[in-house]
Amino acid sequence: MNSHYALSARAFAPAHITGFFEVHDHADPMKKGSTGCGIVLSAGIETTVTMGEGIEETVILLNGKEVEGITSRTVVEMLTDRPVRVESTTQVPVECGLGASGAGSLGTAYALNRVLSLNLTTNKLNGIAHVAEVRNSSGLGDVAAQSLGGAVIRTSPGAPGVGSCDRIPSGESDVYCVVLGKLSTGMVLGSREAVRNINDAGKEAMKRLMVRPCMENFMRCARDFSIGANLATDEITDIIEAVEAIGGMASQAMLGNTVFAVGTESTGAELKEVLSGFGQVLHYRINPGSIRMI
Ligand SMILES: Nc1ncnc2c1ncn2[C@@H]1O[C@H](COP(=O)(O)OP(=O)(O)OP(=O)(O)O)[C@@H](O)[C@H]1O
Ligand SMILES: CC(C)(CO)[C@@H](O)C(=O)[O-]
Repeated sequence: MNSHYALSARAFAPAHITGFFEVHDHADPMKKGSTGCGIVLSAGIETTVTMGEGIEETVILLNGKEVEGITSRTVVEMLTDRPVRVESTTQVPVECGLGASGAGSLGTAYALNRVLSLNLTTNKLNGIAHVAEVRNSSGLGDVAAQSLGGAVIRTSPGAPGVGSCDRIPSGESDVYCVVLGKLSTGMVLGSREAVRNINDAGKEAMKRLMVRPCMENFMRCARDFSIGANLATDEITDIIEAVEAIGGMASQAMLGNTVFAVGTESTGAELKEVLSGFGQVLHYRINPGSIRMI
């Protein structure tokens, strides 16, 4: 490419909330991942990749600020040795259990594929995003769910096309979130004790979900997982209990300091009101769709 012009492409990738999960280690990052269940959201991350004139080194920007962006950077390094500018704009909070790093890495892979005319298939691009997440401990199963959409049960671990998934028929239900603070996925996954607790509770949650795989049981399994794995703080437990007091169901977004609740048309307003007592309420929907070029 000559350097008198810039080429750019943009992709949207949806956010994802894991309700419960189990870590499956493997030397091959395509086979490493998690099993579990979560919901893909209507909101997500838009990522623009630009290359050409004036871009002499790779830079990653998150909402206009230069960041290390190690997961997105790994995607770039896996696809090209040319310098690129990667700009992600988030419609969801980062480091809060909404899978922002997975969405950013998917957007980077798809936009780079377009800019460089790589002609890679979706399995290949999703695999690259998954490997970047696994290598940087920023996610294990988000990419598998984000590449599918809906309420995704990850029945066996690994990259899309390697692991396997099923779905709970969910419709486009309302999802409400209250963010209490940040939590680094890498920090939690780096603790052996935390992973042991997660895996014990995650295995049990999966067994229970598969007996009756519906949204109501998913929320119950997620709630019990967050408490059983010792991840829910007192503040999170208080919010879950407040939602349960009005007949609703809430749990913790993994791995974040965030509570999420799934509502119906009849319960939505009440749910929102209860949650607003604990912080700003973010409103999304379950998204049956996936990644798209924009
Ligand atoms: N789209 C993005 N572009 C660049 N950097 C990102 C992007 N999304 C997240 N990051 C960075 O990735 C790092 C890891 O984020 P982390 O995995 O903890 O959070 P998350 O992906 O938002 O949520 P989750 O807990 O669901 O994985 C953070 O330093 C964050 O700033
Ligand atoms: C590890 C994780 C909870 C981080 O969001 C997610 O990637 C998952 O469910 O594997």
